[in-house]
Amino acid sequence: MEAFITRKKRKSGPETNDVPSPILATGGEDDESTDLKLAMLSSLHVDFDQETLLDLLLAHDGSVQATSQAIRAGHAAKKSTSSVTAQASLRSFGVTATSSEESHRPTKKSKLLSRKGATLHLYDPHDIAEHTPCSIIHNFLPPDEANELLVELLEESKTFEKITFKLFDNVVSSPHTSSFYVGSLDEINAQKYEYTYNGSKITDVRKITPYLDLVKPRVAEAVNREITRRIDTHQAGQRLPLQSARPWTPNAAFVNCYNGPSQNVGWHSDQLTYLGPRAIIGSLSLGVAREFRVRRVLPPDEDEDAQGQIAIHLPHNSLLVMHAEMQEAWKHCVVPAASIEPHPIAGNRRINVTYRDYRAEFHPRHTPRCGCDVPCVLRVVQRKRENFGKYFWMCHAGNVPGKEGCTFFQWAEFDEEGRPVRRGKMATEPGTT
Ligand SMILES: O=C(O)CCC(=O)C(=O)O
Ligand SMILES: [Fe+2]
Repeated sequence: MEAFITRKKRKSGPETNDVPSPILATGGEDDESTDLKLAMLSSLHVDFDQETLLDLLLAHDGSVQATSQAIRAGHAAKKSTSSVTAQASLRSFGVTATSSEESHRPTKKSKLLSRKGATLHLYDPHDIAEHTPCSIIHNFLPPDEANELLVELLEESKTFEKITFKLFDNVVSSPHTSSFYVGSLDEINAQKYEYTYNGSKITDVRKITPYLDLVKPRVAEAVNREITRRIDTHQAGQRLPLQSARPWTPNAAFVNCYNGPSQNVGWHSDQLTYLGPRAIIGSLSLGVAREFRVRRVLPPDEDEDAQGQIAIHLPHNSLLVMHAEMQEAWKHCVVPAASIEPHPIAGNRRINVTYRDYRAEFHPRHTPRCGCDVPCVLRVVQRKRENFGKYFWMCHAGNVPGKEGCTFFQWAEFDEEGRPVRRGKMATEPGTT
């Protein structure tokens, strides 16, 4: 129980960012993580909200199996999940911003708007930029273009599949469906045969669709504008340490489909392995509006109130930019909804496109390979005060159902542009680390 609550133990390496499911998020080897246990329970019991699942998990001494059995046996009552409600801008309440993002966690001086156990709902772009590591552009595309992209992706989503992954010793499915799009046949082959996600190869990689391709430069332009603005307003005119000066250039798109109110994605940070440190992501929402939540990652003993969640309302045709301070220091999720408002084109479905910049320097041939001869995953220490925020490479081969990983671990080093510094043997020299 103690170990569960304080999240102390883990199998190898420091504690780190976790993951619910998708290939685009970090792997599930952090077997002592409460978030992973919650993600797993969420996947198995989509009607239960996270708060209820956490209560139940605590009541069952941190055992996923016992919690799940109790739910199945009908011993647990579910609480209602939150739904979207209208809200005026926080500015009308005279609330001021938290301090700038010079560090990974709130300083003592920061004015904390969210409280442990409570959720602050934000709708206004100005509030979102002030109080989260994101910015949002509403009505991003010309309406017809947004609708055409939505229609195209709804058709695509008919053949999307749930991702099956391993958590602890169980094989579970993500509670939504998705697919992955890149620009050319060569890139499709590279993704299928050279890149590794959660320890294995992926098979469903598709050629970018006409509308995804049409929208891509618009997203690139808007995201680069938002990055410049963010640097001015939140970073005192400076890039963050390790943030690349190179323009953000999307060359891959993950498309998620949430069919109905209960489909969701659990708490996670997006995988940095191929994007590098300080990754920036452009996330376009289409169809049904859903709630996206963010919360800070805190080392143990941090002010409990800083653990509150912030909900960002994502309406049709909105572009959310997850900025450079996000993936290392915050987690995000899409919560199940109590109810949704059907969309005239999409019905109960929400389509989400995350445009990503896969950096050539992070191709698996340039990054460390573990004792299993598999390119490593890049992660960040998130649950230990010691080494908090440090990057490391580790084995993720054990995430594959039926496979054991190795104990490979190596601190990651980067140059000032966030490019990996080559030390020892890399992936082109298999089996020699
Ligand atoms: O659906 C969303 O808005 C977010 C999806 C997400 O977090 C992801 O694809 O990594
Ligand atoms: Fe994500």
